[in-house]
Amino acid sequence: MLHLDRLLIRQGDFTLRADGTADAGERIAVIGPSGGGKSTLLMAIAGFLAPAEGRILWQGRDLGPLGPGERPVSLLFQDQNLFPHLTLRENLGLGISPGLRLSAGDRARIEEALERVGLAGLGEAKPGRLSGGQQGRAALARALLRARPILLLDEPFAALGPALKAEMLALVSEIAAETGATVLMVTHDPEDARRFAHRTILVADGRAGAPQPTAALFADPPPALRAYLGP
Ligand SMILES: Nc1ncnc2c1ncn2[C@@H]1O[C@H](COP(=O)(O)OP(=O)(O)OP(=O)(O)O)[C@@H](O)[C@H]1O
Repeated sequence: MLHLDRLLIRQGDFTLRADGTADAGERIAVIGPSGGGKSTLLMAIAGFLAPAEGRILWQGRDLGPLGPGERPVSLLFQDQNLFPHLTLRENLGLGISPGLRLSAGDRARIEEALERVGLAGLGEAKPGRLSGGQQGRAALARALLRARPILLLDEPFAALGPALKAEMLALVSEIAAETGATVLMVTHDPEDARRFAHRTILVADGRAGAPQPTAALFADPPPALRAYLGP
């Protein structure tokens, strides 16, 4: 279980309070107005921002003392964080070993992951040669290899068209089910939240509340969500 325990996170003048728990293996959407603090919340869980108060616990363990690389967390941004000068194989290899010291077994796992996301045969390609959808797949393959128990997605597919985005969300769901990962996904699209997550965290007015059932939240939105969704 991921437990946000009375968190207070500061970014300059901005403060965000967060409370709530996510079960192991659960998929949760994170939604709310621009500037509300969604990325801030993910950055704190990933260890790039130290909370001013409170704790972040995973399976009862306080993640506070752990740096970003030591946390049980993978973080995916919209730009997919692929290094343009490295091949896909090398980009994936970085998910296993930051110095690219890879065993034969590691190399085999990389090929399996490429195959799993439909990129078999593209191991030697540089990211610039790939379409947006293929870059998304490559980033997911790297997350799959890292196999961390918590996967944080910050609007990873916002630049993709609706059909491709739906396909990528389905792939994330499959990979999360295979690895048993707890997934928190920031999105601006209520449809993504409905499709992807049984529960949703609303981030607004300086608060990230506890996850609520997605269908019920959108059926009867609180004022902050109503204002965000518009008429
Ligand atoms: N490095 C920083 N220093 C100071 N303030 C920051 C910094 N980064 C973000 N902020 C502020 O923190 C607040 C929350 O930003 P954040 O990016 O978390 O929101 P968000 O909900 O992810 O927004 P969006 O949907 O537009 O991506 C904003 O008011 C922003 O101006």
